[in-house]
Amino acid sequence: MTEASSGPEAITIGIVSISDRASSGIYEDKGLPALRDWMGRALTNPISFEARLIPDDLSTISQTLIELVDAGCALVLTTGGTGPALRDVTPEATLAVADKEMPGFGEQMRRISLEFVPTAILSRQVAVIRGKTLIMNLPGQPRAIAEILEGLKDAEGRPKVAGIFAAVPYCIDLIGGPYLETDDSVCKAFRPKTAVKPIRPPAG
Ligand SMILES: Nc1ncnc2c1ncn2[C@@H]1O[C@H](COP(=O)(O)OP(=O)(O)OP(=O)(O)O)[C@@H](O)[C@H]1O
Ligand SMILES: Nc1nc2c(c(=O)[nH]1)N[C@H]1C(S)=C(S)[C@@H](COP(=O)(O)O)O[C@H]1N2
Repeated sequence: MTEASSGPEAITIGIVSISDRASSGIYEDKGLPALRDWMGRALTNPISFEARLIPDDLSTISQTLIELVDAGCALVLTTGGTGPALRDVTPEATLAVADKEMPGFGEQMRRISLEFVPTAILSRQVAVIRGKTLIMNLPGQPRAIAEILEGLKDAEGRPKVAGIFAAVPYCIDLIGGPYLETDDSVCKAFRPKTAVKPIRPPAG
């Protein structure tokens, strides 16, 4: 079978919910379902998820991120632990495993979130590259996940503030990862014209 008829390539995505209370069963985790749901709607690639629910512990977080990169995840998304509280150490644990920092993502995340809540200024999310994997922190508030990834749309559904996910596929191209394809009605990926591959029909 040629590549042109095989549809988008299969990818592995790591999703990590970092919460003392959700990981100890005090409340139900809503982070992993929100990440799974949004990625499943936004991407047309077949996805297998590597999911982890862990407490706000620095070495556990760093170890989990390394494990997911080593498992071949093209993208790892975390939720939780980005605020100023003593137990919030997700950014530090992420920077500890970074080859490169990608500050534009954190800047745009806070810009988007400020359209929703003034406390967005308290959020310290970072994005980094480790090997061929992009790792990004999102806040713990489950509804913040779609807000940040997708951005803000006007009443007619036109983008008002660009979500950060629009830049993710091209970033992953540049680090040698798989070619991510999006459903434009959820999130239109931006790539320079020279980097766009022809649309391939789904397999089957
Ligand atoms: N995994 C989760 N599932 C459901 N709700 C969550 C989750 N993580 C956070 N939240 C909600 O978002 C709020 C802010 O998240 P934050 O990461 O700051 O949690 P926290 O207050 O540090 O506590 P914890 O780490 O125990 O979740 C929480 O108070 C909770 O209402
Ligand atoms: N889009 C969006 N961003 C948001 C929020 C939100 O509700 N929506 N909550 C904020 C709040 S209240 C905090 S304290 C910070 C840090 O959240 P975390 O500690 O749960 O990661 O994220 C902020 N970012």
